[in-house]
Amino acid sequence: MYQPTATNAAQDMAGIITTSHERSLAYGLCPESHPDFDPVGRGELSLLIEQNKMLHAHALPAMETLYQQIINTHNMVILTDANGIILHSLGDADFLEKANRVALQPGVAWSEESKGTNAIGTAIAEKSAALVHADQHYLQSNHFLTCSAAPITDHHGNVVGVLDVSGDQRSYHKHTMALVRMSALMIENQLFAATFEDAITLHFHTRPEFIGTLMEGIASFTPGGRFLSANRNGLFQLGLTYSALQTHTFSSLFGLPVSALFDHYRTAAPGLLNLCMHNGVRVYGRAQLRLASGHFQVMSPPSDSDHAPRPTAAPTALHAAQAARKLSGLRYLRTGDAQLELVIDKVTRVLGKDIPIMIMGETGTGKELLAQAIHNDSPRSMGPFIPVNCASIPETLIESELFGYEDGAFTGARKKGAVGRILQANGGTLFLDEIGDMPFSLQARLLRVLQERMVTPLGSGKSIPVNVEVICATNHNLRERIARGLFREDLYYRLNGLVVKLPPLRERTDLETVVKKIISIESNNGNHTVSAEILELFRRHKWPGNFRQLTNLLRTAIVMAGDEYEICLRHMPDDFMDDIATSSPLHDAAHTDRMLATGANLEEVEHSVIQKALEANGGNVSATARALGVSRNTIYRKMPHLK
Ligand SMILES: Nc1ncnc2c1ncn2[C@@H]1O[C@H](COP(=O)(O)OP(=O)(O)OP(=O)(O)O)[C@@H](O)[C@H]1O
Repeated sequence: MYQPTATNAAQDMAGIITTSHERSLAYGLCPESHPDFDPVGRGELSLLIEQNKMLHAHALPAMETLYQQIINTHNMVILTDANGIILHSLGDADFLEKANRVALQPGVAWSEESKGTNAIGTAIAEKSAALVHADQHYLQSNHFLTCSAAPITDHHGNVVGVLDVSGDQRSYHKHTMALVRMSALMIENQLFAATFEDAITLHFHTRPEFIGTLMEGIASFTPGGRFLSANRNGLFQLGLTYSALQTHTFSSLFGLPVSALFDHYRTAAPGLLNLCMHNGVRVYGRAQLRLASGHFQVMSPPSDSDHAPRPTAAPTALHAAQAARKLSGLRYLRTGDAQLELVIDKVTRVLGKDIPIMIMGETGTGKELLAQAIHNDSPRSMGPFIPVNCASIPETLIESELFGYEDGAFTGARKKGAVGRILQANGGTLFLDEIGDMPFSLQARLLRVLQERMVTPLGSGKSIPVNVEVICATNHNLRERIARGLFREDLYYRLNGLVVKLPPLRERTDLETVVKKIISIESNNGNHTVSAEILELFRRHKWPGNFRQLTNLLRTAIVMAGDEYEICLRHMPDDFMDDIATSSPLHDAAHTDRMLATGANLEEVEHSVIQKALEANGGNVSATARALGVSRNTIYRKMPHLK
C-alpha cells in the first residue's frame, strides 16, 4: 500500500487544496464574502443528533480523550454529520468565543458548498483526511484557522461524519492531524464492532501483539460464514475491495470452515487462531461470536440470522476468551417446541437460586448444551463452566480427576499435583454428565463435598472451601439404579432439586427450525435448504443419536450438495437411507404378521406395505422406493396403476 511520507503527504494536500478551491469557485462562492453562518434551528439539530445517534454515542468518548490531548492550545474538537453540519463541539473557552464568530458551533454547515475549502468540507469531498491551514481556506474570514479533519466511514465505506480539530493558526501542531486520524479510526472501529448483531467478528493481524489495537483488521461474517463487512485495516490486509469481498465467505478468506471456529472456542483455553488468508499470508486472529443479547453462543443462532443482521442499540463487545464460557444462552435454545419451552421456563425460574438441576434425556438431546446455557444465563456466568463426563473417565482416575491430588499422591501422579475439576469449577458451575455412571465408592465423597462445600485433594490432609453450582445429567433411570443398589439415594436427593427432561428429537415439533439452524451453522454460505421430501423423512425418523446424529448428517449432506442449494435424497449418506429403509413399513413385522393371520397372501401383504409407504411419502414414488429399499421399477411393477 502507498505509505505517505511527510513530503508526499504535503504534495498530495497541496493538490487537494487546489482542486477544492476550483470546486469552491464553481459553487459561486467569493473569497471575500461572509456566507450564511446561521445554525439550523434547535429542533432540527436535535433531529440530526437523533439520526446520527450511533455516531454521536461512539464519538463523544473519543472526542473527550482527544480534547485532553490538546487542552489549552486554543483548539476545539468538532464532530459533524455526513453533510458537514456540526453535531457537537468541545473547546477552550477563549477560543470558543472567537470560533463562534466564524460559526464553529453546533448546527452550522461546513460543507464546501457553504464554506468553500475547509478541512471538514474537503475531507467529505475527498473522502480522506484533510489539513487546511490559514490562507488555504477559501474564505478570507477563515484564514485565522488551522483545521485537521478525518472522515469517519461506516461498514460500507460511506462517510457518516467527520472528526475535526480546529484552532488558531498560530497554534498549529504537526501531530494534530495524526491524533485526529487515530481518533477517527477508533470511532470507526467502535461503530463497526457495534454494527452487527448475530455475527461472527474476526480481529486479525500478521502480528499477534497488534490484535486489540487500532491496527487490527476486523471482518464480520454471518453465523453461516458469509462475508458481511470489514474495517479499513481489514480491507487493507485482505487486499480486496468491498465489492470483491461480497462473494467471499469465512472459509474462502481464511481457509477454515466456520465450524472450526466453534470447535476452537469449545476448548478449555482457546488461544489465538492461526489462519492462512486467501493470499497465502498467515495471520493471527481472535473471533467474537456476537449475538443479540451481547452473549456469545455457538450452537443455535437465530434462524434468519444470515439474512438481515440488525444494527444494535447498545454495543457490548465481549472478548473472545469469554466465548468458551458464553457458548449459548437459554433464549437461543428456544426454537418453538412446547416441551422444551416448558423446560426453559422452569430452569429460568431457579437461575441463581442455588437449586441443583438434574437434566434427563436420551443421548444427544442437548443436555450439556442446556447446562452450558443455564450457566451462561446465571449470575455465575463470568465464572468457569466445568463439564465432567463420569462415564468416559476410567473408574481408577475419576477420583483424582474430580478431587485433584497433592504432589506425589500416587504412582504416576504429576510432580506438582493437580487441581481437581471440582476446584476448577470454583465460582462457577460443575456439570456432572452421566452422573448415573459415577462409581458407587465415590458417590459418598461427592455428597460430602456438596454438603460441606469443602474439597480434600487426594494425599492431602487439608480441606479447601469450594463454591460451585452443580448441574448433572443422566440418560439412565436413576430410581431404577437406586433400586439395584448402584446409586446412593441420599446423593440422588441432594442432586435433584429441579428435574427437567429434554425431549428426544423425534418428539420435537420444531424440527424444521432446528434443521435451518444447524444448516446456518454448518453451511459456509448459509444458503442451503432441505427439500420437502427430506424434511418428511426427518419427521418420520427415530433419531437414536438425536442432535448429534442430525448435525453429522446435515454436515455430510451439505458437503455432498456442494453448489446445489437444495439438499435432497441423493445427498443423503447411504447408512441413513439404510436406517430409513429398515424402519420402513416393509420391515414392520407386526403389520405383516397381522395381515398373514387374516389369510392375506404375500402379494396382498406387499401391496398393502407399498400402499402404506406411498401414503407416508405423500405419493412420491422415488421416496417410497428409497424408503422400502427397492427400485422405482419394482414399485411400478407391483402397482401398475401408478404408471
Ligand atoms: N438445540 C440444539 N441445536 C443444535 N445443536 C444441538 C442442540 N442441542 C444439542 N446440539 C448438538 O448436539 C450434540 C450433542 O449435544 P450435547 O452434548 O449437549 O447432548 P447430550 O444430551 O449431553 O449428549 P450425551 O448424552 O451423549 O452426553 C452437540 O454437538 C450439540 O452441539
